[in-house]
Amino acid sequence: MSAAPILRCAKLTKRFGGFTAVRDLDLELEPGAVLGFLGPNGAGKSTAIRMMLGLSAPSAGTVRLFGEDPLRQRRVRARVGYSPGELRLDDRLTVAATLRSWARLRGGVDEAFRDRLVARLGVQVDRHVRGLSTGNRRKLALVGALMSRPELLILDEPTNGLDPLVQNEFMAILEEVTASGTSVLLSSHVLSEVEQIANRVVVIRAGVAVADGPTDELRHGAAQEFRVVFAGAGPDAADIAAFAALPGAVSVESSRSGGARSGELRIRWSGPPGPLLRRLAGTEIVSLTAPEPDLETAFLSYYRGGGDGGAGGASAASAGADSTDGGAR
Ligand SMILES: Nc1ncnc2c1ncn2[C@@H]1O[C@H](COP(=O)(O)OP(=O)(O)OP(=O)(O)O)[C@@H](O)[C@H]1O
Repeated sequence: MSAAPILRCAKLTKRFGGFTAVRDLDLELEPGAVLGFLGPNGAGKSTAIRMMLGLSAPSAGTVRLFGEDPLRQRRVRARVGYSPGELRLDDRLTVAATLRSWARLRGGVDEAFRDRLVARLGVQVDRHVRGLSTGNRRKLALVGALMSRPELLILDEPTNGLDPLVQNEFMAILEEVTASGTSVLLSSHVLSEVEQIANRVVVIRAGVAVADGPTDELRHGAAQEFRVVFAGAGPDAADIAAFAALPGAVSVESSRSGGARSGELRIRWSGPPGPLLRRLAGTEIVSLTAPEPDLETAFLSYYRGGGDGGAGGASAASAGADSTDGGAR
């Protein structure tokens, strides 16, 4: 390890009554890194993020933000730009007044930079917060998180509610700020955007980290799909069973089982493909393709199988009830 991590969680745990929303989470963010924080609805991402910021007290475990405990040393939060998943804005203010009040909390911001962000994201500063659509509230929160050029950005579902053009513009801005050295923790359901920007990914399911590693490694370490088109009548039931029995075969889809065209097999495979290629060497095939696995394919297996982490707990809509969360800053 080189420089000390700017964010470190060790055995971080949050219980709500008898329900454990986050359990023994270990996570590190190195300076300049972009960490994707992925997980299905109710997995515990927002709960973990609020503890990282000192907005909610852990039931067990520790958080160190820039080496400090953010619950005790509240001033470290000023080094973080945060866009919460659930926005709480003061409806009485205009957009411009909201930005001014956040800037004051920061002790001032570079107004030219703020105005560029406002223009690029299409924020209408003269509007009242009260009448803003979900997407426009989100854009305001993103300007708030970015405008002070923080060392660390913590973004909880930042593109939620944004139209595709604004999403693209926001991702372009994010790429620019990360290129200039800003560290990011990006919680998102949108795997393609995580894939575009994150060099490392943590997947959390039911409050527990189920994967943690460099994005490329996780993508390539996961099962990939081979599509084989056979000459002639194609494989019969016995052939299909033989492919399914190969070590490495995760699943086999054919026209019989559905999911593949006649004469084609779709074989989901984990690990080196040698056994599959040796088995195919004895057959007449027309084509063999293996699409580059994307994060979506890679992580579906982590998402599946364990429910949404909410079993026995309150609904995600109640998130935030215990926190001192004050909204975007
Ligand atoms: N204040 C609370 N009281 C009780 N349960 C809570 C509270 N906050 C969160 N939970 C529960 O903890 C679990 C994790 O919620 P959290 O909002 O952290 O998930 P998430 O991964 O951010 O989900 P999403 O992607 O849907 O926003 C959920 O089951 C949620 O209902």
